Amino acid sequence: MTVPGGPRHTDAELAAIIAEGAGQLLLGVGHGELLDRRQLGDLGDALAQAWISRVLRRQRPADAVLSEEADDDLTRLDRERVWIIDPLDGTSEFSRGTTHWAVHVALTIGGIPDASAVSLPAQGQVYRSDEVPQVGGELTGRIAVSRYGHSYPSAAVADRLQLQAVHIGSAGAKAMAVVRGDVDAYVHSGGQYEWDNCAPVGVALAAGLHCSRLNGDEIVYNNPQPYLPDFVICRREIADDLLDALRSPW
Ligand SMILES: Nc1ncnc2c1ncn2[C@@H]1O[C@H](COP(=O)(O)O)[C@@H](OP(=O)(O)O)[C@H]1O
Ligand SMILES: [Mg+2]
Repeated sequence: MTVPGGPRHTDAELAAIIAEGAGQLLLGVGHGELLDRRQLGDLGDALAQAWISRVLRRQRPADAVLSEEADDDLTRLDRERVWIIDPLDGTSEFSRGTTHWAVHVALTIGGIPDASAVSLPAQGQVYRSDEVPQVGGELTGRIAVSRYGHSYPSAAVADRLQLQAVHIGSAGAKAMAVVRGDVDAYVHSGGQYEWDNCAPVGVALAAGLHCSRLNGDEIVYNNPQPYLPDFVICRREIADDLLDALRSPW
């Protein structure tokens, strides 16, 4: 609900509008295949970043922003409200003209994802924390993995829980496959940054999924070093078995 005299949009509405709008801009950058791959990626990152930062500065001037494509001046560490943004997740997929890329927009409050949105523009989809349905239905027996294959922990989980790998590019696209109920889990290790997983985790938590570090700890954002190397997003029904598989030597 909007407050009279206050901002025109709720935080969740704003997150969704930004994720969708940056997605439209990126679709425009790729339109007609007029640029080469390298130009597409570089320009997509830069234009989406420019638009998003301008919009946030105008719409939420008191909030801090951490973005993959902007300098980090660390003023965010003194703020309660910090937007964590990946203007184009899956840049290489975008450059290659696949549909596996995303825009991530999350507001964190005290380091915890609050209003969050992930758009998959080439698939015509926007997922937002204030509207996402609870994940339910049958388990699928599938796990989302990077285009480059399993990490060691992901392979161990797939082996122990007998999950079949589905290859998907972009962290946001993999996480939204769990949110849609197309796969049961996404297990990442070996490196990522807060912008790669913050909005996906915000939407996944709102959809009732289990999200944690691989050791089971809560995922906390807005750290001095925004490196967040491992996490799991999965159906609650398999969370205990999955974390158990990660604890055991393989
Ligand atoms: N080992 C690693 N170290 C750092 N970043 C990684 C990584 N593995 C994946 N990522 C990042 O996570 C995102 C999804 O990767 P993938 O499709 O392979 O799962 C990509 O983000 P960007 O496209 O925003 O750079 C990629 O750079
Ligand atoms: Mg990314």
